[in-house]
Amino acid sequence: MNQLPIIDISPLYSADQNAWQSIATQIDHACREWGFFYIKGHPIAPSRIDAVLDHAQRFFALPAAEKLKIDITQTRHHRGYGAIATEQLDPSKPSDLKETFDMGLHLPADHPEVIAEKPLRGPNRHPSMPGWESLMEQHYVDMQALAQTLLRAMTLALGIERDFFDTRFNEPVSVLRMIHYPPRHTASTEDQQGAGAHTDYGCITLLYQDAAGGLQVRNVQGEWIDAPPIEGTFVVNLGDMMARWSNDRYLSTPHRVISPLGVDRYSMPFFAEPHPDTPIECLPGCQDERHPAKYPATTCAEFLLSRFADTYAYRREQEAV
Ligand SMILES: O=C(O)CCC(=O)C(=O)O
Ligand SMILES: [Fe+2]
Repeated sequence: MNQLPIIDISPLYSADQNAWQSIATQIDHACREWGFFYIKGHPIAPSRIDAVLDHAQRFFALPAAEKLKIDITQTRHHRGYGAIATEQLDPSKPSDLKETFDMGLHLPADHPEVIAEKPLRGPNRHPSMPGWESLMEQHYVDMQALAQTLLRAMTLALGIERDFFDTRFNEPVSVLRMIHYPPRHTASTEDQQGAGAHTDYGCITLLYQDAAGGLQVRNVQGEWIDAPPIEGTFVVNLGDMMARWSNDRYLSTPHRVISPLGVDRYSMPFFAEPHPDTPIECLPGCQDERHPAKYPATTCAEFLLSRFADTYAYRREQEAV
């Protein structure tokens, strides 16, 4: 097994309701065997990707002092710019050789959950670049809609109501992230990595990657295989919440990024995560006497915060105060 499946999801956008079953079956196989697949035939226009990528490149090229005006480590709700080595995805390696911009659902200061100081809730912190905010806010909405279309297709194989995820994604904590990986200058891939080996935390991740390459996925035999860039696609992978919901029927698969040699790399993952209070517990159809629930029940926010505390020193320091 060394080739990730590629699924054409365009039938999900046709009037033919029978098409859903066939796409759902393909997604189900990919989720069970890989926890990773590519999608093509999605509705995000190439011109949108180009515009977002162009803005991301210009943002990361700004002087450090400018980027640090929206330093993520100065927030409690995890929005803004993360400088190189802010995150350490693999605790056995040095911190990651990448810089990031994170945004979520913009909640204004007078939103009840912001007034109540609920974790991960609050306003976005955008750089003051012309056109940035409206572009990114629209892209967030469109990526959320794409994620929910895929999740709706997954309900068919998981045997749950068609709107199971839709009802849980009201005011989600989903994150849209831009990443810049500076080039590595040594031949070794064993020291500092672009993104250390990890599993994602949420339900599903939709990843745009540019042409540089470097994403690797661990297959069920434990071998690292390349997930090369394929134009016009997103790489889709499941996160730990989906593994928990499905009792590991769907895999949350380790992956990593080896920094490219001599070139910069840009990627943009969208992490689809439900409302913070959503219970994450084994679905009824995914357990029986022979397969009891493997994981204790948790909530979306509780789970995310514990994972952030594992990988971000700044979050541990905030918790210690
Ligand atoms: O940049 C990539 O290709 C993958 C990034 C990733 O796995 C993550 O941010 O969770
Ligand atoms: Fe990841």
